[in-house]
Amino acid sequence: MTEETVLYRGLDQAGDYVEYVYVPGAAEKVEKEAQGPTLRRTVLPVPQQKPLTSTSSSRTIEFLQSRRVLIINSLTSGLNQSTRVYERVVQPVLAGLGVNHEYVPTRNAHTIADTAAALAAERDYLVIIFGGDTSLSEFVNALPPDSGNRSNNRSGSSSSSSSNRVRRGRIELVLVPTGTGNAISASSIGGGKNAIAKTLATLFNSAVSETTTPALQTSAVAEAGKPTASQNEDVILATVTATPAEPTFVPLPTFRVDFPPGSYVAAAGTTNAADAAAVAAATSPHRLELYSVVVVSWALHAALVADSDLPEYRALGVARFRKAAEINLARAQRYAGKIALLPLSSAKSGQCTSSGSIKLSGDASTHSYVLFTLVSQVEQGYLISPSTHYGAADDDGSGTKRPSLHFLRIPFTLPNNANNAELARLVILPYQAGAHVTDPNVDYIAVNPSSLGGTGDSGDAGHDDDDDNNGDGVAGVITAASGEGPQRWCVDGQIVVVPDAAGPVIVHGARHGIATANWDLYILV
Ligand SMILES: Nc1ncnc2c1ncn2[C@@H]1O[C@H](COP(=O)(O)OP(=O)(O)OP(=O)(O)O)[C@@H](O)[C@H]1O
Repeated sequence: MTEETVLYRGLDQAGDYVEYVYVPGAAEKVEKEAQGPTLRRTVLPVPQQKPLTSTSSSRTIEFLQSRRVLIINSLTSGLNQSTRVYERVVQPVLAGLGVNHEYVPTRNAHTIADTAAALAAERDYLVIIFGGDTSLSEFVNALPPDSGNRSNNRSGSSSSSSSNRVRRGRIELVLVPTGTGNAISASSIGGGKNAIAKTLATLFNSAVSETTTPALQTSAVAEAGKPTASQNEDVILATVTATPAEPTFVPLPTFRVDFPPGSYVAAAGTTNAADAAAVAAATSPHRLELYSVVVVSWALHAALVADSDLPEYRALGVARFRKAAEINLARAQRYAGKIALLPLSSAKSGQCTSSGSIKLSGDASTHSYVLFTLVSQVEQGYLISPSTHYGAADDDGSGTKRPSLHFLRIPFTLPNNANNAELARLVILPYQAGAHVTDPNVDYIAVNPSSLGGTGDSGDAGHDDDDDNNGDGVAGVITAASGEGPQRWCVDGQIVVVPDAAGPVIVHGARHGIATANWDLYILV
């Protein structure tokens, strides 16, 4: 059952002590029904004994007003519920709090990238994206690498500043999970039907303690003029427990992947080589560099993502992945090439080949499933990397863990694999609490280069130093065998086509908080 969620409790623009409650709509229970969530605003009695001051209860408003708030609505993501959530919930809350924002609904597949590319680093932004992980990835990859805007120094910028240093832009990102897989949401807050409301409640920063008494949550309190003595106690308790703290933004985890010259991003729903991008890329001498926020894959996973994006399957929601699986598992999943994973300093000599690369199971030159990821779940319940902790609180509660990069592989040479039966069994195991990682035929390896140890900090001051943006060490080098034809790769849901015999794909280790040279990125978890 989906529950009502208090998004905000405190003073609003009118000076009233209010409560904004997210009321789930039928669309969240019956997927295609044209109803969505709504908002309830209730004026609460202000406790006489402990009057609210603007400083104690308007930090959320101050936080929102001090940034340029940009909302991007990725209209075709998931089941198209984002507009209803924006119009019925977010827009009214922001209006009630007196917070200005710009609203950008996507007009086409380039709107997100165009919007990101137009940002200038001279301001701090809060960017709220209604969409899935691909939308976030497109935004990150399109940020301008150099705004040309220079300043002497700036608090919170990289430690080694010089008088001519480019001012770093700061962007706090909120991904409201209205996509299909919603990997980051599933991996950080657990996904589920309440994930949208949970994300917004964290943003608006009024998570109410479990100890708040039910009396406060009824409209009876709101309707009553002067509260009774016992109601007053409830209100005071709620006021204390609802006192806002800053939302938790952690440095955005990313990792870079370099594709050889000639590689190109295929237009959504097509992977054929006869488009303009293919022609332009084929003549470009440059490598294609992308930043990933979730997953980079080759072989079966990339094929599933590419095929599931065909227009006839998108309407199926998460079921489109099952459909694509049926198609691909009906044919041999043999992908030939060399995979060199650079070992962690902690790798034992027995885990490495004579050339220093980590040993792979089965025939090391043919593969069915190859994937690098920063998240634990690529969709809710599909626990691809059980050792990954995305934004989870540290054991001692002092900070947040930084997800490390993990590599997953299933070799082509599997025992008992007639008609891909064993492969199909293995790729379903993540649904069983990540049981695949203990299977002897599955390689599951942490591959963050050891030079990139994080400091484990919790957000504001913490990001990897970016004085040398090429400082992220190489985690893996993958070279498809020549003569096998163009290869499809997946970067956070986008498909990259790598021409035959184009050269190696290079995967770098995880970075936290840095994507491009000028931007410090944080994400709400
Ligand atoms: N109006 C539009 N026309 C065409 N493409 C659009 C439009 N709006 C958004 N898109 C594109 O649709 C894609 C949506 O991907 P997104 O990841 O947000 O959703 P999803 O694929 O449903 O979710 P997930 O990645 O969580 O599985 C993005 O590539 C985005 O640029």
